[in-house]
Amino acid sequence: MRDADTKTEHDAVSDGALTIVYGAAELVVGPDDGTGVTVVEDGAFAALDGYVVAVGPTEDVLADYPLADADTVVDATGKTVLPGLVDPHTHALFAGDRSDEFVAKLRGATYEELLAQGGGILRTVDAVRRASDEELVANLTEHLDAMLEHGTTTVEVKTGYGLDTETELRMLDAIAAASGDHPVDVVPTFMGAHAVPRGMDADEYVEEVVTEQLPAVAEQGIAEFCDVFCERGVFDADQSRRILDAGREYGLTPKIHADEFAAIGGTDVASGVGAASADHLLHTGESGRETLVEAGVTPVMLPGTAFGLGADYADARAFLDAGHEVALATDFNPNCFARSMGFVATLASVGMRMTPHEAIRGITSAAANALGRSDGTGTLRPDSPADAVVLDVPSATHLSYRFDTNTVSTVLKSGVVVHA
Ligand SMILES: N=CN[C@@H](CCC(=O)O)C(=O)O
Ligand SMILES: [Zn+2]
Repeated sequence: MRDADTKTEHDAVSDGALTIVYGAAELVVGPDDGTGVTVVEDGAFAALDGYVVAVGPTEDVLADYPLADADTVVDATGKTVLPGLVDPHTHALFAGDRSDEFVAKLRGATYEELLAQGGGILRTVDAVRRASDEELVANLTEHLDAMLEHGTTTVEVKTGYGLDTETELRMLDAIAAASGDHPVDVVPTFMGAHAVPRGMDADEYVEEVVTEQLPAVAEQGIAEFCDVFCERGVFDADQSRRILDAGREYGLTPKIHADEFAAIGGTDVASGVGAASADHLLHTGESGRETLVEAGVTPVMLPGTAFGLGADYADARAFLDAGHEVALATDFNPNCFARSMGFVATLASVGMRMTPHEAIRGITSAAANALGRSDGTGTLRPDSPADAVVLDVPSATHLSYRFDTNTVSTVLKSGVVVHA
């Protein structure tokens, strides 16, 4: 962290729009040297033209950036300021309703059984194929609005409910359209390999993904990442590797769903293809952990999924106790109806024994790493994007501690108040 009086490159345009957030009981700046975050008491930050130019004690920041000069002022007295939350794993674009499967699972059906019987993802595929473009955009917009209200300023959204070239491209178009002018930054991921469509076997479908879908997705030019569901009964390690290698050839950075129900080699695939992240990891053991860590793959934990499935949580502590990064995400999808990263922080603490500060790092800077963002997203350091969330709570610990209501009072994106 630089001192409040240290000038940044953005001071060069000092006639731009000045935003000041001040008086925070606690302000989280970014990761500390361990596994937590650095906190400033009575903290403030100033931003010019959407980028942080100063952060530190309120007195120091206001000495350089007087409130009288500001275009936008947020009084955060008694509140807590965090970097804007980053959700690096969602399936937030879908149609239809699978609440009946929630009930079926309560009665003993498993996620894998429902999928094998043509339910689960395949039912959502039917609904998405039937939905109009307008409906898809409206559905995603509604979810982006809810995420923003809960403090998310950057979110990854996957395809994977099309499972044919035409619908996968429609999904990417809908993601681009919904993100359009929306304040939340949306990171699009192509996940044609989310399930094997009815009437095909996995090898046939992998061939289609590689030879037909990926070239079309690359030509369309919207997707940034390529993901695959590497799982028992879905895509095996060789099929997953083939898809992610091919995606890389087309300029898409690999990601992988690994070890959700069984460890079938997804962590080896992740390290071999240089994935940005490996996600789920409910069944990852020590060797899989070491494989990921050595390859620099960010582990993404999705405690909402374990919570919803009634499954054991991932072993976040094993990564953290060895000093490694752990990112967190909602995994928002029809099987995990969770759009609040605050709730994810609570589950990470209660279910995976992550401290509230570790959880905050997981939903900010670590999550930005999982998305390959190295521009300061997920931090409030000088030169970072001025994305911030003001919580109506007296300390950062309260984000995990409180789980009955949404504590977000104000959200800023690029220095502009976008929710209050
Ligand atoms: N497990 C695979 N994909 C999603 C679930 C998608 C769905 O069930 O619709 C996940 O990450 O949890
Ligand atoms: Zn997923």
